[in-house]
Amino acid sequence: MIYETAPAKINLTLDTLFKREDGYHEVEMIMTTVDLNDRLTFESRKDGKIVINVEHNFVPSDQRNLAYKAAKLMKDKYQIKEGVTISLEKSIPIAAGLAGGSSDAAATFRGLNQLWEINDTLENLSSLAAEIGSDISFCIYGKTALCKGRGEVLTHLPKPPSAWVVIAKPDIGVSTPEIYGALNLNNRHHIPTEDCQRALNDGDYELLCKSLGNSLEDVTMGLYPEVAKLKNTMKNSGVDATLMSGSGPTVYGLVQKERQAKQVYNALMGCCNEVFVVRLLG
Ligand SMILES: C[C@](O)(CO)[C@H](O)COP(=O)(O)OP(=O)(O)OC[C@H]1O[C@@H](n2ccc(N)nc2=O)[C@H](O)[C@@H]1O
Ligand SMILES: Nc1ncnc2c1ncn2[C@@H]1O[C@H](COP(=O)(O)OP(=O)(O)OP(=O)(O)O)[C@@H](O)[C@H]1O
Repeated sequence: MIYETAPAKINLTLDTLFKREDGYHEVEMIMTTVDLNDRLTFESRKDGKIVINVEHNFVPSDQRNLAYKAAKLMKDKYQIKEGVTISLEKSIPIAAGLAGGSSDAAATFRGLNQLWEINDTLENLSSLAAEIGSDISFCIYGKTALCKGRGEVLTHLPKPPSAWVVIAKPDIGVSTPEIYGALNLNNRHHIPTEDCQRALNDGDYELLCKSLGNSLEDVTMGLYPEVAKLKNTMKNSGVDATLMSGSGPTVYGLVQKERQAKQVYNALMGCCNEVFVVRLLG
C-alpha cells in the first residue's frame, strides 16, 4: 500500500494577462502550499479496475473524480494492466480555490508512479498532468512556484518566510469557469509578481504582505458579496495581509504569531463554518 498527502495551495499573487485562442486565460501567479492536507492510499487490484472510495456528499467517486482521471491517464499512458483502489480522505474544502481536487490528482500521479513502479520523473508527471487540469502541474511538486501559461509552466521559487495562515471559506461553492467567464480583461486589476518574487528571494515578510494580489478577487466579490464581507472581517481582525485564493471563495490572512492566529480564528468562527489555522509549507 502507498500513502500520499495532498496539501492545499494558496495564491500569493494571480494576474490574468489575456484570453488565448484555446479559451484559457494566460496567467502569471505565485502559488505556495499550506499544511491542510487530504490523505490518499493506493492499493493494487488484479482486475484492472480503478475504484475510488470517498465519503463526501459533494465529491464524486466515479470518472468525474480528478483522482480517477489521473489514474486513467497513467494507466493508458504507461500501458498498465493492474488496477487500483484509491481511498480518499478529504480535509480540504470543496470548490474553494484551494486546488483540493487538483492536489488529489497530483498525489495520484505520484502514488501510482510508485505503486505501478513506473518511476518517471516529476517533470514528466507534471507535463502529463496538464492534460487534465491547469493547477495539477504545480501540485505535482507543491512547494512554491511562479506559474505561467495557463498555470502549467513552472519556475520554482524559494519558500516564503514562516507564517501562520488563517483560512476561511464562506458557505458557498464557486466554479472556476464561472469566474473566468465573468472576467472583463479591459477592466481588471493588473497584479505585478516582481515584488512577491523579491520578498521570497529576500525572505522579507513585510514585503510579502504588501505584494499579495489577485485579479480575480473583484470578479468573485462582484458576484458573491459575502466574499468581500469576509475579507473585511479578516482585515479588521488583525491580520498582516489578506487575500482571496484562486477563483475563491476562500479568503486567507497571514500573521506571524500563533496567539494572533487564534485571535483571528475566534473572530471568524462566527461568520463561516470552515475556518482553519495552518502554517505555510512552501
Ligand atoms: C483559479 C486557479 O485555481 C488559480 O490557481 C486556476 O487558474 C484554475 O485552475 P484549474 O481549476 O486547474 O482549472 P482547469 O480545470 O484547467 O480549467 C477550468 C476552467 O477554468 C478556466 N480557466 C482555467 C485556467 C486558466 N488559466 N484560464 C481559464 O480560463 C477555463 O474556463 C477552464 O475550462
Ligand atoms: N478529488 C476531488 N476532490 C474534490 N472535488 C472533486 C474531486 N474530483 C472532482 N471534484 C469536483 O471538482 C469540483 C471542484 O472541486 P475542487 O475542490 O477541486 O475546486 P477548487 O478548490 O476550486 O479547485 P481549483 O482551486 O483548482 O479551481 C467539485 O465540485 C467536485 O465535484
